[in-house]
Parts: sequence; structure tokens; C-alpha cells
Amino acid sequence: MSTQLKNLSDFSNTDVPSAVLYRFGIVVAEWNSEITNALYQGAYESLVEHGAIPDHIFTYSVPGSFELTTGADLLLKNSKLDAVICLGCVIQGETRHFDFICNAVANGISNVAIKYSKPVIFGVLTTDNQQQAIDRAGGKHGNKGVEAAVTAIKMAYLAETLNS
Ligand SMILES: Nc1c(NC[C@H](O)[C@H](O)[C@H](O)CO)[nH]c(=O)[nH]c1=O
Ligand SMILES: CC(=O)[C@@H](O)COP(=O)(O)O
Repeated sequence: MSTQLKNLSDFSNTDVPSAVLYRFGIVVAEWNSEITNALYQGAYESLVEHGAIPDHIFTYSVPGSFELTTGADLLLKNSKLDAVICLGCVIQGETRHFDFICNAVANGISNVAIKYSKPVIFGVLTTDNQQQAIDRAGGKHGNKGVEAAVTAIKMAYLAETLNS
């Protein structure tokens, strides 16, 4: 597999703009909270590491990944933000419920981004099992929360550049 032995959160060779001017929303799903909390820590710390002002990071939790879409929509409807990061972890169970949640969240988040012309970042793990999630929430494959934060900064910069 292409992700074998690869830290997917290594941005050492990419230029990440300063986040000092941007306001970020973070919506975190409570399902699989030991994973989503690790994603959140990665995202928050990465935003601050790249210059974001802590008072300009607005964090809210929702019950599950399916509600991330509504959370992002409510945030953008009611707050002046430059980007929203959605963090969740969907783990395959016995039924097709997994497929419906993953598809709904991916499509929903895309629709919210288009609705508000704002970056809404898909920081949702969609895994076969718990170990795959652990590996991507601060494990051997990095932290999807870090990836989501860097993506949010880059997209906020792009939006600022194109809208100016
Ligand atoms: N099984 C997982 C869920 N299920 C809950 C849904 O996200 C949603 O809250 C419910 O269907 C009510 O609308 N959520 C996750 O984030 N991760 C899962 O593995
Ligand atoms: C992704 C889910 O909703 C899943 O964890 C629920 O498990 P099941 O498909 O066995 O009901």
C-alpha cells in the first residue's frame, strides 16, 4: 500500500503560510473521542505552531461525524471565519451504516464549503478498524488533524490572495 511506512503528516518540505491573520472554526465529533481528541490536539497545536492566535480558534463538538456538516454550516452562518476544520473518526461496523455516514459527511462538507465560499476541511478518518485510526491520529502514519490544519491555513491564504 502507498501509505506503508509513510508519515502522512510530514510537511517539512512544504511552505506553510503564516496563520496569524486568520480565524478558524474547528468542529469535532464525539464518537470515537479518544481518536478525535488526538486529531483535535494535532490540529490545534499545528494552527498555533504556524502563528494562529488562540483566541481566533473557535472549537465546538457535535455528537457524531454525520453532524459535522451541520456544525460547519452553523459556524459559518453565525461567525466570521476564514476556514472550518471538521474532525471525526468513522470505523466500519457490521453494517452499511459506515458507507452512508462517510458519503454523507464528505458530500455535506463539500456542499457547505461551496455554499459559503469558504474552505471546509475534511479531517475525518474512515477506517476499517481501530488500529488504522490510531495510526493516523498521532501514530506511524502521522496525524490527520495536523494535515487538516495545514490544509486550512493554505486554503485560507489562497482565498485571501484570490479575493484581494
Ligand atoms: N458509527 C459512528 C458514528 N455514528 C453516529 C453518526 O455519526 C450520527 O451521529 C448518528 O447517525 C446520528 O445522526 N459516528 C462517528 O463519528 N463514527 C462512527 O464510527
Ligand atoms: C460507522 C458506524 O455507524 C458503525 O460503527 C456502527 O456499527 P454497525 O454497522 O455494526 O451498526
